[in-house]
Amino acid sequence: MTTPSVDQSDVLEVSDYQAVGGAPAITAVVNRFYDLVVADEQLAGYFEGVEMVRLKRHQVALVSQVMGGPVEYEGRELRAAHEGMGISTDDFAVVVGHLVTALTEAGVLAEIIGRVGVALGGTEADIVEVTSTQA
Ligand code: HEM
Repeated sequence: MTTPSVDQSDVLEVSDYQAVGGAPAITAVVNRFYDLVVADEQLAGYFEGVEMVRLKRHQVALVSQVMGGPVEYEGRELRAAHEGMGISTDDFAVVVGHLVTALTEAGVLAEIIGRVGVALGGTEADIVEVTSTQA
């Protein structure tokens, strides 16, 4: 009897975007993320007067793109979008923490959350303008 062999090149690669459930899943995560962000006293002030529908649309596109989805982020450069806000290293860490919470609550695998964290964590130098003195 012959054993069927699987050529590695035949194995379909599934992107993180597909693995988590695509656009509906990422939209739900981003909505939950901003609920957590605007409910946070440390962060709420930054978002006063911001058009949240457009912000969520851009964030969904950015997260989808870093997860390998067929989506292209077409918002502003992150440096320009956050310029002059005086965002601190601590604010940044708290925001990333809320994103991790939203992904965890949605049942996303830790390995995938880690990759998203690395990709978005890498934007810190473009977003942060103030180094927090206390941790
Ligand atoms: C992982 C870190 C972050 C990512 C990936 C991120 C991503 C984004 C994106 C994609 C936009 C939309 C830009 C556009 O509409 O053209 C945006 C806007 C914004 N972000 Fe962030 N952001 C991060 C951290 C933060 C932090 C730490 C704060 C404040 C504490 C913040 C506050 C804002 C505000 C207030 C806007 C709206 C700006 C406006 O519409 O004028 N972001 N961000």
